[in-house]
Amino acid sequence: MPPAIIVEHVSKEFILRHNRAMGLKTRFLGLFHKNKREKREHFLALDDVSFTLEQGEALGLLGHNGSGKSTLLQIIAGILQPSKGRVIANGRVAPLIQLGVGFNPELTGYENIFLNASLYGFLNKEVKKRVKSIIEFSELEHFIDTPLKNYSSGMQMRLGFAVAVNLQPDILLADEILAVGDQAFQDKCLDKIAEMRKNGMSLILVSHSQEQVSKFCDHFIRLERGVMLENGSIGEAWE
Ligand SMILES: Nc1ncnc2c1ncn2[C@@H]1O[C@H](COP(=O)(O)OP(=O)(O)OP(=O)(O)O)[C@@H](O)[C@H]1O
Repeated sequence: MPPAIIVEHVSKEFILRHNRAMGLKTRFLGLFHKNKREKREHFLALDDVSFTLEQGEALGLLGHNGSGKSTLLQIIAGILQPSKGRVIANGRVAPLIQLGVGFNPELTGYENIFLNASLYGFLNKEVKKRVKSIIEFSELEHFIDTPLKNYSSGMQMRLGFAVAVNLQPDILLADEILAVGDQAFQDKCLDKIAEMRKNGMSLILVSHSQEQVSKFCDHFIRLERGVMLENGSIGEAWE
């Protein structure tokens, strides 16, 4: 069986723009002249990261704030392009990345289910078969015909999670998924992930909770300023 995900020498550079503080007069003149005060810096958020995730494996992505975890997940999900290197995914990937990504605030919850699923590569007829269970899992029956812009962040998270897990992806990418939402729903999500893992789903989980990572993952990677410092099994070199 081919690996679920292959990450080959992935680097990502961002351009940071620094605007020095300017007085009102300078700002006003800046409207007519090119702003010469802007400084640009090339910032390497990921530096030559490589790893392989075998099918059915679960990988915990660890690292301090700003170490590049979300950038890496977004590249794996195809939301961002790497500056160098490449990612190969074998199977359907469902990214649970940031609130609102893959949703349209003007559309209703119901319409967003179809929009979101189409971004994962699911056909409308496949979604129709599962829409009932998606709505049921989200516990948003009452609000499903309301525009998403009127949802709280917890409600948006519920809908995103319900779509991702009920479409039975081969690979789930989860970035701090459980930072939003109430305890009961969090537990339900964790149970669902555990069940999907038993059925062979691969997982990449970004979490600051060591407990969560050791519960769900067999491997971990630690990033530090965009560099992969450690790549090991949970258990060894873990504590
Ligand atoms: N679009 C962008 N433009 C410029 N810099 C960015 C962009 N996205 C991320 N960065 C920078 O890249 C670095 C890595 O960010 P990233 O969000 O991947 O870190 P993280 O490990 O997920 O952090 P956290 O734990 O806080 O979520 C940070 O320094 C961040 O400021």
